[in-house]
Amino acid sequence: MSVLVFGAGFLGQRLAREVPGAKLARVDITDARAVAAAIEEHRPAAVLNAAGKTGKPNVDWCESHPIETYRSNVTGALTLAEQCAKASVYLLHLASGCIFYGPSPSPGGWREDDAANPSALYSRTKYAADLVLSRLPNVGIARLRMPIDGVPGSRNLITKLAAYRQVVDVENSVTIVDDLVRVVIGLIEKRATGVFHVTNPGTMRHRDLLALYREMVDPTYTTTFIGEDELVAKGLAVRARSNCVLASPRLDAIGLTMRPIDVALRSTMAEYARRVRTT
Ligand SMILES: NC(=O)C1=CN([C@@H]2O[C@H](COP(=O)(O)OP(=O)(O)OC[C@H]3O[C@@H](n4cnc5c(N)ncnc54)[C@H](OP(=O)(O)O)[C@@H]3O)[C@@H](O)[C@H]2O)C=CC1
Ligand SMILES: Cc1cn([C@H]2C[C@H](O)[C@@H](COP(=O)(O)OP(=O)(O)O[C@H]3O[C@@H](C)C(=O)[C@@H](O)[C@H]3O)O2)c(=O)[nH]c1=O
Repeated sequence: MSVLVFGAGFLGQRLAREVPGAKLARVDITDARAVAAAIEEHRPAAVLNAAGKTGKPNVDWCESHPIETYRSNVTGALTLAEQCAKASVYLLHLASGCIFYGPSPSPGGWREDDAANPSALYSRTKYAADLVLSRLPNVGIARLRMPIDGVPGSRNLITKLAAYRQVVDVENSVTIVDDLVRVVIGLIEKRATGVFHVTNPGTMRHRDLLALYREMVDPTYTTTFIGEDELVAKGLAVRARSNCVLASPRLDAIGLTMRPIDVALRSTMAEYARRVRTT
């Protein structure tokens, strides 16, 4: 299965390494001609969109760079979809579950077909793309959240939280990157269309992750926990972050599974600890 991956960042590079038959296209996804040429050159069986503005060091950057953000996250995503449609190639688009804020309308978490209530600029652009892409044939959307990985790195929630001196005490659905890789392969193999919530079953509090970090990585680690509203009030962030629980009925329905979060988090933290010790 040949897969052309757009977006040479954290997830794009990882997926290009781990999805069988995948290659990275280093092309601006807002450039229709360049995208068409890359698809024509590689003639992939599927395209994976991992390109987008996520902000550095975090999504607060997007608040002060709205044009760059919507160009990549909306115009770019739609340009890629149009070129895939012209070439009759399946597209899997990486989206974010951080378009849902607060409690879900029905018990059990936000479902794939629930209307979202995005607040931050980044979230609004991700949802804008979803609204269109979810109505196109031959397009799948994988919504992930706060990726957690065994490899230390600046985009990994473990590395991020361990570095923050004050951490919000919140509960969320999150995505373990190893499970994401398996689900992405499954979605592409099935040419699955529509929206899928790609988060591990169960929820995680940041304090649970950090307790495991202290147990398995650094016994001297300590931090201060703060309330959700204090993140912006204390000047630690420009915009409130999404906190939410997701349900994945559409993923379950096509038989793609992810490990329960407590099991997956422990094994991921063990890998993280092993890598910290050996580097
Ligand atoms: N990491 C996360 O927390 C989550 C990520 N996602 C989504 O997954 C996708 C990948 O995220 P992740 O790998 O973490 O983010 P990164 O920022 O690490 O990677 C995104 C990559 O896309 C590139 N890019 C931006 N605009 C364009 C463009 N117009 N054409 C081509 N490439 C472009 C970026 O380059 P440059 O840096 O130069 O702009 C960067 O290399 C994004 O769409 C993101 O919204 C969803 C949920 C959670
Ligand atoms: C800045 C800061 C954040 N936090 C919390 C807020 C949040 O719950 C968590 C991560 O916040 P950050 O600002 O580091 O990362 P952020 O940019 O919000 O990460 C998001 O990126 C985009 C791409 C997504 O799609 C989301 O799923 C999510 O992963 O850490 C603290 O506890 N203390 C702090 O000082």
